[in-house]
This record gives sequence, structure tokens and C-alpha cells, in this order.
Amino acid sequence: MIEYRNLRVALLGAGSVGSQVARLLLEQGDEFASRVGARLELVGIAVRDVDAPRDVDLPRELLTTDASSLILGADIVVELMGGIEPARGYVLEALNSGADVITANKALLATHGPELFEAAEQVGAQLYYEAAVAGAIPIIRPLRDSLAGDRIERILGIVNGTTNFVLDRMDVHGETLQDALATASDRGYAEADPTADIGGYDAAQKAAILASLAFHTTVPLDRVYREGITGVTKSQVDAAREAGAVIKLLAICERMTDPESGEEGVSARVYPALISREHPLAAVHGAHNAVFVQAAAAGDLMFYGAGAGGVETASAVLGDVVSAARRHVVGGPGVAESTHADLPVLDIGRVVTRYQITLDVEDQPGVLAAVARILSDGGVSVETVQQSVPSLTGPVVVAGSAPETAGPPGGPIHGGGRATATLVIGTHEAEEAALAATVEALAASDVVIAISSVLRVEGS
Ligand SMILES: NC(=O)c1ccc[n+]([C@@H]2O[C@H](COP(=O)([O-])OP(=O)(O)OC[C@H]3O[C@@H](n4cnc5c(N)ncnc54)[C@H](O)[C@@H]3O)[C@@H](O)[C@H]2O)c1
Ligand SMILES: N[C@@H](CCO)C(=O)O
Ligand code: NA
Repeated sequence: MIEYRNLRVALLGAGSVGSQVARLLLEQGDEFASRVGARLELVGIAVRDVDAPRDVDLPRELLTTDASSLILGADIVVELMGGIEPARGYVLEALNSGADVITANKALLATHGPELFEAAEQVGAQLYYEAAVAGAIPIIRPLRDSLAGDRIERILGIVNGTTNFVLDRMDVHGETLQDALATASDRGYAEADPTADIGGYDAAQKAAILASLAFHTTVPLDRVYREGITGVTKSQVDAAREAGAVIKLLAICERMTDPESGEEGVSARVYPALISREHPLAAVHGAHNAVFVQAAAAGDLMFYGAGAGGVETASAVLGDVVSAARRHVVGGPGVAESTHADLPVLDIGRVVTRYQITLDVEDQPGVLAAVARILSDGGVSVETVQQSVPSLTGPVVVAGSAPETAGPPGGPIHGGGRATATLVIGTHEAEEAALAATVEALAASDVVIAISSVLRVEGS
């Protein structure tokens, strides 16, 4: 029998993910020892209450409420408490003591990443976070290592399981957003406060992490443009389906040229967008996640699987534990954060995208020409126009809530009660600022009765 040296692993938090990590470490000790070349000794688990009931039976002698003592003397610290404090303090304590840290904490990384990476670099410790984005799906390591020789151009990610589940239920089962969200919460996909999911905050944290990694640039969370799915209506979902498209909440990280300065920059943004049903991301159903990566040499790649779940996420955490442990065995410098490119993060107004605008107009001669003029005055070129059979309607009532951000997309903008026709306008690519201003101009026009939907179109 091989005599392995021990590596001391401290676990902070024994919730959905932490309890599974502890169970797997304890159950598969021999296997991990063979893979690593050292025994991963779980020396303790920091919990809030050692007597609290748990789904997974954990040895009582490993439980402690004294996280700081546990951290001292550990070789590897696994932070699975979530939240900013005290997680941030514990991660810093661990790194400053020279321990490698594994975390799944996207909120912490998106807000304090540079501070933590700096602390790690100071002492030559490692900070791994595969589970922080898209749960079990390997995406951090592929971006950092496998694609290190390529140039990432764009990432389109479905990185929040709850919102994908909700939009999918609205599409496939015709459920309301509220009913679908209640089911997502019952199934444990949603955050404790589901505003983090449906408001796009969780996806924005993941976008900040992905963009920083992909573009070798620090992308602060407050530079990620964010819209959630609260304004998405059943009629938008139905209309998308009829048009061969689907609405997905996308995290988009893009390398781009500032149209004004001509300088290279990056954009990170989260919003619900229309994508064609032919796009690989359209096939991502339920609470699954997928990250579609476009790289200069590799072309299009898609990473797909479970973006959440205790045992699924534990897989990603344990992969990081094994990587960190192997470095303890074989030595070497490990990985450092890469931010050398230091590209500017461009405002949403500079982003180039396409809009689909649905409007009710007066059914009179010259109206189409007037609408076309507003678009052309705004510098927006029209790709497609569809007009429904005119009908005599009462006051225009549009399902859904008002847009959460000032200006488009969203709907409705204003209403009335006249003979109307409905126009669905698909634009060519244009700068977001021009598109948004054009929608405002349409809303202000006398010939437009109401703008019932404005959605961005992505994925082509
Ligand atoms: N659950 C998932 O599907 C999933 C997926 C990806 C990433 N994550 C991330 O993994 C981390 C853990 O998530 P989770 O779902 O296991 O959360 P959880 O709420 O189930 O577990 C967190 C545990 O940490 C404990 N805790 C909190 N503060 C503590 C403290 N000061 N001292 C000791 N214990 C403390 C809590 O009591 C709880 O048991 C989070 O950062 C989360 O964002 C979770
Ligand atoms: N609430 C998150 C959990 C995983 O980060 C989601 O729905 O994707
Ligand atoms: Na992952």
C-alpha cells in the first residue's frame, strides 16, 4: 500500500454544495489519493450551528463554528458559505496564510475578485473558482487553459438556470412568469431572494467573471449592463415562437471596436434577447446552462450541462480541489490572474445589436412611410417589416410590466383606441444608442399608437 502524505482540506459551509463536497471527499478518499498523489484529509467543516439538521450525515467531530482556527494550518480551504462577508474575510485569511482557496462564490468574485487575486499572488497561493460560473459545466478552466492560445471574440451564455427555466416554461407550457418562478423556487434552482435571478444580477456577476477571464481585463460588476426578465410578456414569448425564435436571458461578453474612437474595447451585458430556434442556445431547456464561445481560431464551441444543483456543483469544486492538491504535490508556479490587456469596458450605448420593434400604428395611408422616415432619420436601417391584417380595436392593452430601465427595450410606450395595424420591424445592426433613440422617436410620433414590444436580436 502506498504511503501518501496528507494535504489538509478545510471546508467553510455545509449547505447544498458544501455537504456534497464533504460527502464525496470522505467517501472517495482512496480514489482521490491515487489521483492526486496525496491524501486529501478533510480536517474540519465550519458551520453556523453544529446541531442543525442536515440532508447529508456528516461526522460530528468535523463540525466547528470556529472558521478562523480551521483555516490556520489548512493547505486548501474550500469556501462554500456564499455571500460577501464573512466569506471575503475568511478567503483573505486563508490566502494570506498561504493556503490555496477554492470557491463557488460568484458574488464575492464579481465584487472583490481583484483584491483576492492580488492577495493570492502576494503569497503564491492559488484561487480556483470553476463552480462560480455555470455550476458543473467546465468553462473557467477551458477559458483559462484550453483556449489560452486563442483569441476569444464573443461569449453568449445562458448562465442562470432559474430564468432559463422560467422562460422555457412560458414558451413550452404557456405558464405565466410568476407561476414558473414559483416552480423554480420549489425545485431549489432560485436564489434565496429570486430577484437575484429574475433581475439578472446573478447572470451579471457571472458575465463579469467570464469577461474578465476571456479578455484578460478586469471587468467590474458595475460596468456590466443588466436587464432582467421581469418585463418579458407572454405575448412576446408567443410572438417569438410564431416567428421561429425564442427569448433567452443572455450574458454577452464581446470584444468590440468603439464606433467613435476606433479603439478596441469589451462589452459585458445581460438582457433577454430573441435568438433563432436554429441557434444551439435555443435547445437549452429547463434549468440547464450553456456557454457558447466564439474564438478566432477554434470557431464556435458550446459548453452545456447542469448550471446548478448541490452534487453537480460539487463536481466542479472537487475538480478544483484536485488541481490545487496536485500542485502541492508536484510544485510549480500555478496560475495567476491575467489582466494584461486592460481593455476599456464600453458603455451599452456603444454596443452594436439589432432590435425587433412591434408597434401599433394608425391604419392610414402614409403611415408606413412615416415610420420608415423616423427609422432612417435615426440612422437605423430596416431589414424586415411585417404588417398584420388591420383591425378595429378598443384601447390597446398590452400584457406585461413597464420596462425596468429608462428607454427601450420594453413596452408599451403609449396607448389609445383607434383603427390600427400592427407592424413588426426587424432592424439591421446599429449602435444601441441610435436604436434606443429611434424607439423614443417612434413612441413620440403621432402615427404610432403604442409600442408593444422591443427586443434585441442576438446570435447571428
Ligand atoms: N447551489 C448551487 O446550485 C450553486 C451553484 C453554483 C454556485 N453556488 C455557490 O456555492 C456557494 C454555496 O451555495 P449553496 O447553494 O451550498 O448555499 P447554501 O445556502 O445551501 O449553503 C451555505 C451554507 O453556508 C453556511 N454559512 C453561511 N455563513 C456561514 C458562516 N459565517 N459560518 C459557517 N457557515 C456559514 C450556511 O449556514 C449554509 O449551510 C454560494 O457561493 C453559491 O453562490 C451554488
Ligand atoms: N440561482 C442560480 C444558481 C446557480 O448559480 C441559477 O438559477 O442559476
Ligand atoms: Na463551471
